[in-house]
Parts: sequence; C-alpha cells; structure tokens
Amino acid sequence: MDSYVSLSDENSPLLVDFHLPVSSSFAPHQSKIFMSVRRSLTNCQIVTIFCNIPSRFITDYNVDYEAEMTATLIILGCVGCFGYYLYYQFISRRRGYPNGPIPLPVIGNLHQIDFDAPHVTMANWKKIYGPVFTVWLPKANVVIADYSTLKEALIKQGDTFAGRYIGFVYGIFTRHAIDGTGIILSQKAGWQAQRRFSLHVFRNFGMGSNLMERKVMHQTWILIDHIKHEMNNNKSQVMNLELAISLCVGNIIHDLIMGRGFEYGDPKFTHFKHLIDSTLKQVASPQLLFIDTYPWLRFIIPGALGLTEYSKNGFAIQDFFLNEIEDHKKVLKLDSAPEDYIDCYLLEMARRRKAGEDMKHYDERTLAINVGDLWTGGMETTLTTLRWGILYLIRYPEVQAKVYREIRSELGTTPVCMADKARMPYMSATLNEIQRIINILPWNIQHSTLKDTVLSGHKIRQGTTIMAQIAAVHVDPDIFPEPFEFRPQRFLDKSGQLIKIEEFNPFGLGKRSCLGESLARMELFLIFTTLMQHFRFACVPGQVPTLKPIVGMTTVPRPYDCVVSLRNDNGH
Ligand code: HEM
Repeated sequence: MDSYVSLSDENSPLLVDFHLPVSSSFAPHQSKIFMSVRRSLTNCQIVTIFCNIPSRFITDYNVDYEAEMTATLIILGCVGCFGYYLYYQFISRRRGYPNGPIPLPVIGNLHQIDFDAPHVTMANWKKIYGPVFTVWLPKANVVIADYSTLKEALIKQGDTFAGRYIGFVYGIFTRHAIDGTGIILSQKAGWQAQRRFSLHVFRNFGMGSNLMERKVMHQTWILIDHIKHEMNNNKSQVMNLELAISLCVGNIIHDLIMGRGFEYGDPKFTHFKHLIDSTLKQVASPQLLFIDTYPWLRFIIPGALGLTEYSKNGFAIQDFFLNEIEDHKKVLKLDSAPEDYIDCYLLEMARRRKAGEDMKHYDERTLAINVGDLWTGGMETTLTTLRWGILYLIRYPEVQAKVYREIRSELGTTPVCMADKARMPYMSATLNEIQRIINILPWNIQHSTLKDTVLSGHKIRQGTTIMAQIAAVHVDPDIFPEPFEFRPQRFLDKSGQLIKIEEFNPFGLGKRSCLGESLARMELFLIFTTLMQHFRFACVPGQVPTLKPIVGMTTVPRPYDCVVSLRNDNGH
C-alpha cells in the first residue's frame, strides 16, 4: 500500500495541499532530488519570496549530497537555458540585422502593428529607427521606408534586391519550389523567364495601345449599360456597385488571359471572386504570418489558424486555371494565331519542344500559376481602387463636382479615350490622390536579397526579407503635407497643371515593379472617367459610408450602398 508524504504547509497560503506517494511509484532517491531542488530553491531568496516555499518538510530529511548536487545542476541547467533563450531572443538573433523595435519571443513585433494601416506603423518606426530598420513578423523583415533608400535598393542595386520572399504560406501553391514558380512568387532565372515572356505577350496584345484600349472600353460600355438597366428607368437608384465593377475589371483580364468573359449574374464568377478575396485577405492575416514562421503548428492546431481554408481556396483557383488550360489544348492548333495568353504560352511550349530548346521553366503548372498571378494582380488591385475612388468622391462631393466640370468642358458627352488624359489634369490628380491615400498594397510584396550587400551603411545578408515600404513614403508629411487629408490639388501646380511627384510610386519601383502598370493606368482612367461622365454618386440619406478599410494583403473598402443618379445632357 502506498503511503504519502504531505508537502502542505499550514503557514503557506500559496501552496495547496498535495501528496506524494513514497512507495513503488515514487522512489526515495527521486524524492530526495526533488526535495533537494526545493531546498536549493528555498535557499534562493527571490524564489522564496515568490514561491513562499515551506521550510518545515526540508528539515524532515537528512541532507543527501549526491541528490543535492543533482538538484543544483538541474537548477543551473534550467537557469542557463532560460538565460540563453533570453539572450538569443533579445540579442543574438537581432545581430546582423539593422536595429528596430524590440521583438518579443514567439510573436516578434506583431502585437505592435496596426493591422488596419501597417504602413502607418512603419512610417512611425521610421521616425525612431531611421529609414532602414528590422521588424519581426515574427520573422525578420528589413523595412526600407524612405524614398532615397528605396531608390538606392530597388534601382541602383536592382539586381541584388530583385529576389522574392517565398515563405511557407506563399510556397504552398508553388509546391515549395526553392525559387518559387510563376511571376509574383518566384525569383532568379525562373522569374526572369516568366516576366519576360508575359511582358512580351502583353506588348503584342497591345497593352498600352489601341487594341487594349478598345477591350477596356468595350467592357466599360457593358458596365454603363448594366448600371442603367439596373436603374430601371429611374433617375436615381440605391445600388451596391461592387459586383458590377468586379465583373467589368475581371472580364478585361479574363479576356486577355483566356479569351472570354463571364456574363452578368454568372454564379461561377461570384464564387471565383469569393475565392480570390478570401485568399488575399488571409495571406496577410496575423494568424497566417504566425504559421509562416512556425509551420509545424499546422500539425497541432485544427484548421491551422485558417491555413486549411486558405490552401483549399487557393488550390480551387489553381484547378480552375488548369481546367481552362485543358480546354484550350483541346481546340488550339499549332499553326493557328494565338487569341489569348494561354494560347501564347502553349504555343511557346510547343515551339521550344520542337526546337529542342530548354523547357526547364515552361510547363502547364507554371502557366496556371502565371495566369493566377495575372488574374489576382490584375483584378483585385484595379477593382478595389475603383471602388475606393467612388467612395472618396461620395465623401468629397466638391471633388466630384470639379471632376465632372472638367469632363464637361473637355469631353462633353463624347466617349473618353486615352489621348484625352493629357487635357484632364484634375482627373489625373484625383486618381493619383486616391491611389496615394488608399495604399492598396500596404505591406507591398516582400522582396529578398540575392547576395550580401550594404544599404545606407547597413550590412544586409543574402536571403534577407525586404519590405519596400512605398506606402510609408505616401504618408510622409514632409512630402505630402497632412497626408491623411484627401486633397487632389497636391498633384497640381498653381496653374492647375499636373505635377509629377517622384516619391509617388503606387506601382512599385525597379525590376519587380508592377507588370500590369500601363493596363491598370488605362483601366483606372477610362472606367472612372466614363462612370463620372454618366452618373452622380452620393450617400444614401442617413448612411455615410466609412473610409475605414478591411486590410489583408490589399486594403479593401467595406461594402457600401450609394445613390446612383443619371447625369443629364445639361450637365447636371
Ligand atoms: C491599381 C492597380 C495596380 C496596382 C496599384 C499594382 C501595384 C503593384 C505593386 C506595388 C507590385 C509589387 C511591386 C514590388 O514587388 O515591389 C505589383 C506587382 C505585380 N503586378 Fe501590379 N498593380 C496593379 C495592377 C496590376 C495589373 C492590372 C496587373 C496585370 C495585368 C498586375 C500584375 C502584377 C504582377 C504580375 C506583379 C508581379 C511583378 C513581379 O514580381 O515581377 N498588376 N503590382
């Protein structure tokens, strides 16, 4: 039968009464070590204060020096390990990185970041630590937060900073290939091949020229007709324009990549958009940043903090594109003229195969990933900027009135074309200001260094994750006074002409800058001008839509309704 030793102490309010078996299950020797540990702890004054360890039972035992020694070693070992852990977390791991806010063990600086406006947090840290500093998310990111240093890194040292950070969460869809796959999440030779090929295709399709302009205008007219149809002969109507604008922008990119579009009301489009929205929202969530740093957590936490859903949605998008590629293969003839991006890629693969050229960077999965990159890169950013644009002009009706006055004087009721842009500085300034204030990619997409280098006096090692904070520059009050005020005139000179502000770079800088910039600029100008030419947008009485965003990878407005009114030929 077991007998028990009581370790309780009636004088010790902090200790609950508990019993230790001292027979077979608890050997006397172990018990002595245990007691010795406690004795040693008791002798340590600080521990005594905190633990309020009873001394009565210690006197119950004769000192066993062997156990005492073991106990002391255990304590020293624990203290040593803990000391090393603190040294590693607060000193050692930060060596080799520029200074920055002190990271906590496990979570780094996550707790200090305003996830509604991460670029504002970065801009504030720049004031304390200078333009180059390290933030732990919970992995180390070297942040570059001022324009001249961004230029030094991304332009002067463009090749060194052209790598891409491909962590565990990003890498899921590229099968953790060491240098990634596709255009956005890849680096080195694979990235160069995909980017060069894609730019070539876009150029051939007339990105930035008339053919593309015609495609954009075609979808814009469908959008205008759709809104008028929804207004049902009323002069004004309360509407939520999100889906209609999504379909317009989505069909432009869809047409370019797959040679066709969706019909209004097609549930496949709504589902597809939902998959993209949720993937982009989740990828920059604190939960997935956590999993990115500690991927083993996915084996412990059910659902892995959203990772399961993120992967499921992402692979569903990829499967959709793989099916499209299969459909294209069925009808594509090797001697036919390509009609879209997928055709071009399949024909290039066939040509290379026939010519015995290197196929290393060309396969159908890479094509599916490229298509996904163009789709998400091309759709979400542009659509969201347009939604913000309408929202800001609802909140600033005086800006809307000026925009419309310029449209009336320069275009009247004639359809807009790209050549009109030079004559419409107020419209350009308004679009610039919308892009500046919303900062659609508040984290940007992280780069990585491809070799050891020095940036503004800081040694940066090869493989360091770099956050090029163009968004922090956009809220720098030295460049944009009162940066949180919406003020299109900051982009105009005294005579009302558009001025170029060098520090304004919503499409990024250098070798990894946005591949779709000219298409995006065209879409923003043509779609926005046409919408403003045909409709007036206003708040629903009693409902002022908020400017507070939902932030993930992109900054998205909260869903809003607005009153859409037809403009009449008299200019009202
Ligand atoms: C308002 C619209 C847009 C904005 C603000 C925008 C902004 C950006 C930014 C900031 C980057 C990252 C730059 C960097 O890594 O430093 C980027 C990359 C990229 N964008 Fe855009 N973008 C827009 C529209 C588009 C469109 C329409 C397309 C495609 C047709 C597109 C395709 C891409 C691709 C493929 C990349 C990756 C480039 C690379 O890694 O080499 N974007 N974009």
